[in-house]
Amino acid sequence: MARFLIVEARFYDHLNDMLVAGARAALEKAGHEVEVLTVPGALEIPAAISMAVDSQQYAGFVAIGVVIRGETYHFEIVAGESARGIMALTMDGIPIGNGILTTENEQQAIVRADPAQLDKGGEAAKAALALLDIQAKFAS
Ligand SMILES: Nc1c(NC[C@H](O)[C@H](O)[C@H](O)CO)[nH]c(=O)[nH]c1=O
Ligand SMILES: CC(=O)[C@@H](O)COP(=O)(O)O
Repeated sequence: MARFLIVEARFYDHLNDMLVAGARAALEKAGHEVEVLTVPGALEIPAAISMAVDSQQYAGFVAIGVVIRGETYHFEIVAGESARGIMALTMDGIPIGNGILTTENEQQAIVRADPAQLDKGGEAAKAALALLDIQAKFAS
């Protein structure tokens, strides 16, 4: 059993509740412990994961959030830079699954957040589990 940290950017409560539930279910089904840390927005997720890595308490991480396009260029910044920060951390060998939805509207987000539909939170957790397995394979 390992300990995973779900780092959620809680911008839309009803969507995050579904994403976190899906991620938690996948991790607990695999026999792992789960802790949840909430940050203001997706741009804070990479830094929070980086800080948590330094604590050496967690085997892997799942990033959870929802970025829905508005009127300005800010969508591109939040969506792109949160993904870039997470990718930089994974390239350092940190098992992270990216469950940050980047959608044009709320309906697209609902379909992807719902564990009974596309379950992107669960899919992100499974990606983190896969990276943990790969890490173990090459460490042995
Ligand atoms: N518009 C969304 C944001 N924006 C906030 C940023 O993520 C960040 O917290 C702020 O710029 C302060 O650094 N965050 C989301 O997660 N989702 C959005 O739709
Ligand atoms: C993704 C966003 O930043 C968005 O929620 C903000 O909306 P706007 O671009 O209209 O300020």
